[in-house]
Amino acid sequence: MDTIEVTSAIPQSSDPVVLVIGKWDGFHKGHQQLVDKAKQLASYEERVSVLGFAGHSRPGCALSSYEDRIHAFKSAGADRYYHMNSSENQTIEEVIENSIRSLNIKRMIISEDFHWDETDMKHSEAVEEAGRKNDVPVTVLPSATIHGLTIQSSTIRTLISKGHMEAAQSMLGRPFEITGIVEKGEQLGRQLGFPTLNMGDIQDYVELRPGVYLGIVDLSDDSSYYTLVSAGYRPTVNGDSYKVEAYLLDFSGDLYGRQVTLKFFRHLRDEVNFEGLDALVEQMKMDELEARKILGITDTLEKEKSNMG
Ligand SMILES: Cc1cc2nc3c(=O)[nH]c(=O)nc-3n(C[C@H](O)[C@H](O)[C@H](O)COP(=O)(O)O)c2cc1C
Ligand SMILES: Nc1ncnc2c1ncn2[C@@H]1O[C@H](COP(=O)(O)OP(=O)(O)OP(=O)(O)O)[C@@H](O)[C@H]1O
Repeated sequence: MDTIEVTSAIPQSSDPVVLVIGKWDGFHKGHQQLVDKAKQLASYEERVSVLGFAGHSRPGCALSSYEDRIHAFKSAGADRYYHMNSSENQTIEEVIENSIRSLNIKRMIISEDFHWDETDMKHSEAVEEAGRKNDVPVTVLPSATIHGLTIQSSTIRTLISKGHMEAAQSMLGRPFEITGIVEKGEQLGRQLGFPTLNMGDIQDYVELRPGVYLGIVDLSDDSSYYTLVSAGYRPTVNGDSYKVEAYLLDFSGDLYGRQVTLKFFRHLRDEVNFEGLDALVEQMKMDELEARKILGITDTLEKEKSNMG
């Protein structure tokens, strides 16, 4: 998949394209449907091109990073991504007119609830109108829903900030995940018997409800480990800022500087302000037991050991 960074005008191209328009934060099930529809409607020689925009989600509120989105488009089978870097001061009509002038668009696809800005306007109608004026057919897809709720990035952000990870997962079509680089901390974790990798470079992502989570960590060498995650302010140790740290079950090794992806399955409990470190460690041991019980890891290990002899 090609990625084209657009700073002023979209570079001219005569390749016939089906253009899918959206904001794409989180690449949830509704987003996936749009790209699937484009692939279905594109003829053999038409390329599926995605149009997306920088600067539309506030820092600290995103479901996905720029790299996450590129990865999602690639996996979904898009051929090209146009990333518009300076479209904030344009109207959606201007963006579409400019795209039609620069590209050989055979069809445009957009979701019914596409919002260009914070107003309640249905901007899909503006795209339909621009299509009519320029003889480009527009397919408007109805919003995807789950349990009567429209699947949209803002709802998923709210679910995550309340710790409803299963509901968020049902809308995303996969667990919510963040990717970052392992940073050095104060080396307190290992003294407590619970070394925790500290996730760095995650400031763009939405904050989770402070608490303890069950998840999986994917390491950059393709191995994965179940993990307990603490996301929050760590009141027991007078933490002053939001941090995400993960204690990997049955892992030992050095992860500093590695890129890792953390997937969240379930919120297990809220963060507690313990009287001291002993009480915190006791609770961490119980968290680990609970995690192993949920995952069936103790059973599996016992069986493996007895099989080995
Ligand atoms: C499974 C687990 C549960 C945790 N629960 C709490 C908690 O309830 N309250 C709290 O203040 N910190 C909690 N923490 C965070 C610990 O305070 C932190 O990992 C430890 O102090 C090391 O922190 P450091 O990264 O600041 O050195 C938890 C961490 C883990 C791994
Ligand atoms: N099971 C494990 N889970 C997480 N990290 C582990 C594990 N085993 C070894 N490590 C390594 O130990 C580091 C964490 O150790 P420790 O928590 O003592 O130090 P730290 O990086 O200063 O973090 P913290 O600030 O949380 O104390 C990780 O970054 C990783 O390199």
